[in-house]
Amino acid sequence: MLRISTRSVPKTKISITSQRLFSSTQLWNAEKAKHDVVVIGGGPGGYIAAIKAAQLGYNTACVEKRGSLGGTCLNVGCIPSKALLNNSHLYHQMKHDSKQRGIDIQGSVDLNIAQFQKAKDTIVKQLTGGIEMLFKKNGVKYYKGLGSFESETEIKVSPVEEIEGTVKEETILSADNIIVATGSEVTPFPGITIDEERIVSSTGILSLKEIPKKLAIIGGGIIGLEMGSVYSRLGSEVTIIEFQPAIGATMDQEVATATQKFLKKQGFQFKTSTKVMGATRDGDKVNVEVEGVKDGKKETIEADVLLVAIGRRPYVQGLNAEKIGLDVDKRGRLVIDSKFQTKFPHIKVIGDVTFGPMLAHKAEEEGVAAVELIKTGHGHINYGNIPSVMYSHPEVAWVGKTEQELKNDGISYKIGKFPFVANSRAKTNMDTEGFVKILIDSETERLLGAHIIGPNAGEMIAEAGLALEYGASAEDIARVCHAHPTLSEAFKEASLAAFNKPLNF
Ligand SMILES: Cc1cc2nc3c(=O)[nH]c(=O)nc-3n(C[C@H](O)[C@H](O)[C@H](O)COP(=O)(O)OP(=O)(O)OC[C@H]3O[C@@H](n4cnc5c(N)ncnc54)[C@H](O)[C@@H]3O)c2cc1C
Ligand SMILES: NC(=O)c1ccc[n+]([C@@H]2O[C@H](COP(=O)([O-])OP(=O)(O)OC[C@H]3O[C@@H](n4cnc5c(N)ncnc54)[C@H](O)[C@@H]3O)[C@@H](O)[C@H]2O)c1
Repeated sequence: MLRISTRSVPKTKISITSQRLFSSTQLWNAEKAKHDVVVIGGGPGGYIAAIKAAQLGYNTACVEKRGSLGGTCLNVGCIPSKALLNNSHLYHQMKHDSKQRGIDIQGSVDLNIAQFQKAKDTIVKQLTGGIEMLFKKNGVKYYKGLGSFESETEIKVSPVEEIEGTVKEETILSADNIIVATGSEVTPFPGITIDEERIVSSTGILSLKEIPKKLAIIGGGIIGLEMGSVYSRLGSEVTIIEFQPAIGATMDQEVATATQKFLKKQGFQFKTSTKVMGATRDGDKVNVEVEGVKDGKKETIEADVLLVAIGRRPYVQGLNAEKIGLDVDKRGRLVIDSKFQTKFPHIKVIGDVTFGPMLAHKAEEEGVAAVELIKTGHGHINYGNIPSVMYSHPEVAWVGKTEQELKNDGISYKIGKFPFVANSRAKTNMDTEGFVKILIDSETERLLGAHIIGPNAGEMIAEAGLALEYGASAEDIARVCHAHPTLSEAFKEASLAAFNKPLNF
């Protein structure tokens, strides 16, 4: 076992120890490895924390066991799913939406699934490789291996055979500060075996080799609806099986209803208030047994592929957190206080493995704040202002409070709404589905929440985030000059509608 422990040992002693243990190259490595901060996990939370720590002058290391950086998000999450969403949208438009725009396509528009997948894989490779370059540029030491707690101040890095460039032997790193960012994994459905071929998770669905004629999806959350969108555009008959009476998990209810309506128009079938009793593979088919929550009606749904997307759970396997007694709650999350601290102030936890929404940008913000806390004792995140985006078409995006939350909190509010059908840019684009809905405080007229279904909603929600952060009122937003013709004029008009009258509707 290689032991690199420079924290509490005086400098002169280090080189004596080092000379005894290392060859000349190893000695160079050992002396470089004076880690003020060790980050476990190289996802959006971990890699951003590592870069920020290095930028603030800390000698930083990041331990990642996957073989590539970027975590779930870049390897099997946000990035590959958005590549498939974008290209399936393009394909669908060329096939079904070009004629009315005056574009005649000679011959057929065909899907080359191998190239479709390759395009996605290339983007993933470029972006994950990009992080490795950023590590080099910022001087972050990257250890490819499994990180686990050896003690409160020591992390053991163990080789992972399958990955190229893994550490050659078990290595102990000591650190003044440790940031755990080990992320999350797919929540399994009890009794249903994922084979990533016919019964797939969010990982398997990203790499199907053929388009299923029938795709059944358990879970009408973000993954179910995004991946359902991809395959529906490519020709699959998509059935969403959702336990709750509505889809869209945490969306504003009015928006969730509108979302279900437009997806239905695109061909989705919905079985809400439906319980899955089990699913079995029968050759190239999957039989999904379901039962109505209210009426107990039993049914078998036959599919070529079944996607299980009922959520994600924190991932701490192999971390050996129990060795130092880190607290874990009932849902498997590592317990922290408002400063990301565990019971050991120098061990912080960020991202999916702890509290809060499981979103890449939330993990990133926490990475920065945690490092700033180490440096200055201050670091802040406004958890009331974390945007969510569903990358369907039209997109659905929201930030701040939903109507149901305001009602529950007893806050008096006013609504401003503006439909894209009255927005000139949406008209020119022949893409007018959806609306902007903003919620403001009845008395102060401050923005409380924004909910958008429409083209580019995911980009537009940033304006709402900024307004929310600076405590803007609806009038403040409406008095800002918005370029014409742009989709964001719909946001201005919804703000006008909230306290006065829209001008274009
Ligand atoms: C299909 C899909 C689509 C998604 N789309 C979006 C989206 O569009 N927008 C969005 O905001 N979010 C999206 N998400 C969620 C997003 O991926 C996560 O919220 C985000 O990746 C969390 O970042 P993280 O750093 O906390 O954890 P992760 O990204 O999970 O990274 C943790 C890393 O730690 C490594 N690790 C774990 N344990 C150890 C250990 N002991 N030693 C060394 N390394 C270890 C893992 O290998 C992993 O690479 C999506 C998720 C999925 C599954
Ligand atoms: N665009 C994005 O930001 C994006 C995209 C994909 C994933 N993600 C993140 O990944 C995480 C996981 O996504 P997800 O879609 O798996 O989870 P989710 O929590 O968004 O949705 C899961 C859905 O499954 C339903 N469900 C749970 N148990 C069920 C059961 N037994 N039978 C039928 N339905 C059941 C839930 O009611 C819910 O609607 C989310 O936290 C999400 O934030 C984000």
